[in-house]
Parts: sequence; C-alpha cells; structure tokens
Amino acid sequence: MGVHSLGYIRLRSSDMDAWKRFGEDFVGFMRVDGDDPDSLYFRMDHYPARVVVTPAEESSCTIGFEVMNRRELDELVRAISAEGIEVSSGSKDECAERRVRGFVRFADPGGNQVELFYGPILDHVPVNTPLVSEFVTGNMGLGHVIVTAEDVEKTFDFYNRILGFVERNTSGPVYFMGCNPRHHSFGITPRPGSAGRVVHIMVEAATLDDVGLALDRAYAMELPMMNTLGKHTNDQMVSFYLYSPDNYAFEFGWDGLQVTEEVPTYEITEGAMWGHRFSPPPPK
Ligand SMILES: Cc1ccc(O)c(O)c1CC[C@@H]1C(=O)CC[C@]2(C)C(=O)CC[C@@H]12
Ligand SMILES: [Fe+2]
Repeated sequence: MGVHSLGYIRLRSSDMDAWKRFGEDFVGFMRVDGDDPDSLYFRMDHYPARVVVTPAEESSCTIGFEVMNRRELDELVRAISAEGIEVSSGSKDECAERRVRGFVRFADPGGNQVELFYGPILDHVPVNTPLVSEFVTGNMGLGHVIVTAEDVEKTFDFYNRILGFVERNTSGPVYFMGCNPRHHSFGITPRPGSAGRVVHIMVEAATLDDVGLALDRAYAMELPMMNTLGKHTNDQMVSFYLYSPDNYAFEFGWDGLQVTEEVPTYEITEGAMWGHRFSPPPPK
C-alpha cells in the first residue's frame, strides 16, 4: 500500500501568458481543453492533463499522487486521519475536472497541499508533443517535485511511514524519496517559518537530443537559466534548470536512474558530478 507515482500537479499563477508560452513553447507539453476555460491543461502522455495551471493572485501548487485503486485510497485515508490530519473528498465535479475516478485532499505536515487520486480517465487521442520525442512517464509518473517544510523530519516521517515513500538518498537536510523505479519522485527541503511550497519540478525526456533541443529553445526564448547543464550525483540525470514563470526551479532532464533493486540510503556531498552552475534570478 502507498503512493504509486506523482500523477499530476495543479499550479496557480498570476502569469498565465508566461505559463502558456513556457508550457507549450519551451517544455513542449500538449495543450488540451479542460473544464475550466481559464485554466491551462497540459498533457505529456496517455494520461489526462498532468499539469494544470489556474489563474490566481498568489502562486501555489497542489501535488497529485496516484494510488492504485479505491481500496488503497480508503486505507491511506484511514492512516492519514489517524495522524490527526483532516482529509476531505473531492466532489463529483472536481473529479470530472481532474478526469479521475476519485480523490481526496489534505495538507501534509509541512503545509503542502496534497491530493491522492485513483482511476485516471485516459485520453486515447495519441499525445502530440512535436518538440519532445517522448516524456518518460509511464509507471513512474510525471517526474519529481521538491517541496519545503519547516519541520523536515516530521514531514519525512509522514511520507515514509504513512504514504510509503522510500528514502533513496539525503543531501544535508534534504530528503530524496521514491515510490516507483524513478530514483526520486519527491523531495523535502527545509524552509523555516513558512508554509510548504514547491521549489522544484522536474520532467524527463527520452533522449539527450531532447535536452539539447530544450536548451536551444530556452536560449532562443531568452528564458532565465537557474542551473546550467549538469549531471546529478544521485540519479545520474543529465539536466538543466530554468526559473519557472513563478520563479521556482523547473528541471528538464534525461537518463534518470531507475531503481530496480532497493539499496541502502546514502548522503551526497555534491549535487552534480559536473555542471549545474547556479545563476541568481534576473532582476524583476
Ligand atoms: C542535488 C539534486 C539531486 C537530484 C535532483 O533531481 C535535484 O533536483 C537536485 C537539486 C535539488 C535542489 C535542492 O535540493 C534544494 C532546492 C533546490 C536548490 C532548488 O530549488 C532547485 C534544485 C533544488
Ligand atoms: Fe531535480
């Protein structure tokens, strides 16, 4: 029992035009229609939209984890509720808008908004992503997210003991956690004194050329670079990071390690074997 994968992310942003350009013209998502005419719905594969962006004054993110089925969702709801966390079910209309059979929502111990869903209503129209040969998703979900928490240990314990995430590695206070062969689908980094927020989203493409072409698009579109091309020490991914339209990190990668046999957790002392040189955000 436990979370199967990172199924979707629901972003709220005050800059919809920037996200339309970023999602379609840089990342290469397939934009599709959705129930809310004001939101952006981005497909990556045979799943319904895995990234949905909705207009809002404040930027925020809700993380949607997929679970296997209704029974496992019910078991997780019991376990989460027993931790004293309030869990509520999505309405029929909300399920329809997400194109899932059912979901629940709660705030994790770090204050991050989380949804657990089951039964995605698949879209059999072949996904069309002409800028990217293929996104690596499948049974590994859309990619990974790193969130903040004031009490990282308490939040880690919740994801590990209750939601079933495996500790794959640490980097100082940062935990990198997995729930399927993707090395990490989730990470927690400390941020004292603030409610949880997403600091980093990663999507993975199928070829090195996809990364190179995305890099070319980033330069051609004059998108702000956060970390130059580099290779991670933990999941061996070759990737670069941009500042998203809401200024958190958006990582575009290739060749992430797939964990086929669990190994003991370990501490990394460098984030990159090479590259990933940081640049501060451009002046507003
Ligand atoms: C060190 C590392 C290994 C694998 C990854 O996929 C990966 O994104 C990273 C960098 C993670 C890094 C972090 O741990 C704290 C929050 C950071 C600095 C960001 O906001 C971007 C990269 C994030
Ligand atoms: Fe990452």
